[in-house]
Amino acid sequence: MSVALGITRPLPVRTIPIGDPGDLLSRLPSTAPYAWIRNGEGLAGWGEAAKVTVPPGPDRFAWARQWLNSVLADTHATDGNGHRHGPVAFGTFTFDENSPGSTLVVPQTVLTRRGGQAWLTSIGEPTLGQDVTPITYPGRISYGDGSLTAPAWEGIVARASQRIREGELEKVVLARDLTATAEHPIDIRLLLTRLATRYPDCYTFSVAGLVGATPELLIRRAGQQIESLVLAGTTTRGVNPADDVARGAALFASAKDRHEHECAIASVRHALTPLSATLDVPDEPELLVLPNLQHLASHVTGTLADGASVLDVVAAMHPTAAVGGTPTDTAITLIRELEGMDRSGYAGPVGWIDAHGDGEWGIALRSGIVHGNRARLFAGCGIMGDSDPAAELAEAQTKFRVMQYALEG
Ligand SMILES: C=C(O[C@H]1C=CC=C(C(=O)O)[C@@H]1O)C(=O)O
Repeated sequence: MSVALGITRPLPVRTIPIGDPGDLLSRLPSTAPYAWIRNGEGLAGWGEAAKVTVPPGPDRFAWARQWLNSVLADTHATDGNGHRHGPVAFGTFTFDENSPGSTLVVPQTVLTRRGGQAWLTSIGEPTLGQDVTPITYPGRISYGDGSLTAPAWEGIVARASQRIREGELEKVVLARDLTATAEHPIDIRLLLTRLATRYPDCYTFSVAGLVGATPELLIRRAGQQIESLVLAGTTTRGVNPADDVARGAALFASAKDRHEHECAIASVRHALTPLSATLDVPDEPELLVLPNLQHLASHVTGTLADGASVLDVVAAMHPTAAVGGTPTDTAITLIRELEGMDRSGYAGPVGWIDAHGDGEWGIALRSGIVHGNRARLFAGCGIMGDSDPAAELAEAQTKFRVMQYALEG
């Protein structure tokens, strides 16, 4: 199942400091680019030294951890300045543990920029600047419904709200998909460049065909320190500054959105408490203002109690109630029953891990799966007992626009 392309273990890894590489995305080849970028910093990778498809099932994170241990073992190093180096694996896990497609990849070359410094990590010979062809454009894009039409999706929102009012559960996040077909093959680097430019504060990612710009940080681990940005509760941007502020204030005062956010916070607290020596969860959310939307946001920080890797923490947290619901199991059952689609990597964990167990994983929102000249786009909303189906549909449409912009400019 695992492929290590002609490379013996331990991996012959070398990290060297380099001068300013410029825009990390401009170094990517068109084939299988890997990226995790925020505000110009992060990682860009290419080539595949090792790659694996993780078998679906409840043990998938444990399986992934074992695979990573065997591939990344004995390959890490720290330089004299305290920076940790070595190979990294990028990963995408499907939302539903029973869905196929979770993938881990150790790129052959990774360009890292952190704190204004840059490094090149390579397994075998470095390939900086090779195979970098000009970005190509996809031409006209046409859209189609995915598993459900818009009215049918409003119908399942109404049914879910009803089930919540009847007491079966407290919250569920329902998503829908759209298909996009382009005239020409879709160059993932174009999407990444547009996303990173328009949404610099989001995490722009590309892993095994899953591409997007998510505002939601599931977990970052740096040594024993962990942090998470929990999002749930949404409104649009205003048409002018006064309207913007009024909408933000209304979101903050909305009992429905505050409850939706509380569910997400409770799930994160529940998952992190057993793993943490300290955990700081704010009493009140803040407003996160993005170019297209405003969210209720809580920045959670803590210290790990023992040596849990970032993937162990991901395993404990996924799915939070920002993408599943409350209670989790009931919500997942309802999602399977009502959505009529496989979410694939959408709303699943996406990110990277190094040999020290450090890394950053987001929740794959505002994203799509790109293959050739087609893409499948996803967007979802937290549904409560008093949700208005038309308002939830409008919110989902606004969330789709992130990837529609990436495709169309
Ligand atoms: C499920 C999505 O967003 C989640 C994250 C932030 C706000 C959300 C909301 O207000 O519904 C969702 O919980 C999505 O973007 O597809």
